Amino acid sequence: MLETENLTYWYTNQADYLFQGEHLQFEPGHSYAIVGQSGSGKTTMVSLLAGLDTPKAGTIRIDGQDIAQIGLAHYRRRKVSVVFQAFNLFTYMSALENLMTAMAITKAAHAGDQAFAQAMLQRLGLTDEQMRQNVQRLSGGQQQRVAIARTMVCDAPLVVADEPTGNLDEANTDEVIALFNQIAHEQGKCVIIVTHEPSVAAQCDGVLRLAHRTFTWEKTPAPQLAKKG
Ligand SMILES: Nc1ncnc2c1ncn2[C@@H]1O[C@H](COP(=O)(O)OP(=O)(O)OP(=O)(O)O)[C@@H](O)[C@H]1O
Repeated sequence: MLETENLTYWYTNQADYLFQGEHLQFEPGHSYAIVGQSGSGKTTMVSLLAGLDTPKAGTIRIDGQDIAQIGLAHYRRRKVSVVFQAFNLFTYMSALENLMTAMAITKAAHAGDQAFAQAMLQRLGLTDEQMRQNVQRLSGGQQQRVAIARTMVCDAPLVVADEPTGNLDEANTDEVIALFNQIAHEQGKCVIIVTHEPSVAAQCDGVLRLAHRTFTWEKTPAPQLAKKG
């Protein structure tokens, strides 16, 4: 489980808090959307949860362990997979090489297992030829599927995505969200997605709205969806 206690953040050049004293809990086996107006602090929150930035006050714990004590570099490598709007793949590599590299860097259980990576990309709709060509030759929707496949072949229990459908059309958006839900429901990971799109939020198990410097649950996941482990 991922939880925050008294989480507080402000940017030093800003007069006020972005949020203050937040207690939030995110369970494995669920997908969550974080929504709210532009500039409200959604990206800042997921940057903190992903260990890309440090809070001004408060604690973030994963399975009871303070991520600051785990060490942010170790936490980012082993506990979190991040999916960005701009995909952030290695652009000089193929899809297959991207997955193999991610598994090696994160010391995943399947590191070195090319058949496993191939099977995952196949499952996500890439042909043999597509997975072996430079990723820049793939469409936006295909590149985002590669970025998602990367989170599926790595062992990190937390998947954080910032506007992952921002560059995609409606059909690709629906497919990508369905994949995120599979990651949560079938792999038992905790998936947290920042989105502006109500249709994306509607498909997530939980919805957290940031408004007036406070997070409020609009929808909480049904407990029976949670998987152990
Ligand atoms: N590095 C920074 N330094 C100073 N202020 C920042 C920095 N990054 C963001 N901000 C400010 O903090 C506030 C929250 O930004 P953040 O990007 O977290 O919001 P957001 O809800 O994700 O916005 P959007 O939906 O537009 O992506 C904004 O007012 C933004 O201008």
